[in-house]
Amino acid sequence: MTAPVSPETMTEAGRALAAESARFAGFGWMRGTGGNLSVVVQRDPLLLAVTASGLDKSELSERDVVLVDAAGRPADPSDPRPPSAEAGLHAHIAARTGARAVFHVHAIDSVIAGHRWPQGVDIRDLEMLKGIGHPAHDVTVRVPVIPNHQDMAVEAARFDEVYRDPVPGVPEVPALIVAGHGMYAWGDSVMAARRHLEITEWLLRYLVAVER
Ligand SMILES: CSC[C@@H](O)[C@@H](O)C(=O)COP(=O)(O)O
Ligand SMILES: [Zn+2]
Repeated sequence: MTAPVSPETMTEAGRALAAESARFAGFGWMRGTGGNLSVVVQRDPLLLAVTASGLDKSELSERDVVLVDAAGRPADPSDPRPPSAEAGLHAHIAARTGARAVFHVHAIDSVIAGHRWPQGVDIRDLEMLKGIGHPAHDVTVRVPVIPNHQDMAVEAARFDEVYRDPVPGVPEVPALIVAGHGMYAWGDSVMAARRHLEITEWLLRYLVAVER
């Protein structure tokens, strides 16, 4: 049986994710095997290239991605490697938001923020909010927090409870904190997901430093 996506497409996705992974590992956000990254390689039906499970995320190669379906299950019968244990939440976020890249890291400030504000992290009056598409002033932006769970179907349902679709004049918040675990961010390209991840982490880092 042939894979539903070409090897070239998977290699290109793997190269992009390995570069992002090395970058985030360099920030200390993907210690050891922590964190996982994905890109959408086909929209309908949904297929994603996601980092393989259990690898040291500081030294991935272009081969270290696995094809998964909309439920996060392996979608290439010729590939025996397990996809990320969190592939199901990646796929759900991509399906729900329309994102083309979804990134998950264990940045310590996201874990502290989730511990301190389990109902959601409210942020306002910071210039960096513009980097996630929101006004710098006079609007409170909430980064939602959900409890941690090992079952990604549970996490997907919890995501749906807190996610607010964009409406005219109010963009989505392209990030999520999983309490006691880490954070997700997404976007319509690898660059957008990276920007949303790095800017949200900066906002959380600022908040945990100044709000006690
Ligand atoms: C210290 S790794 C913890 C894992 O359970 C998980 O949270 C994680 O981010 C990495 O899992 P993986 O299956 O390698 O994608
Ligand atoms: Zn994790």
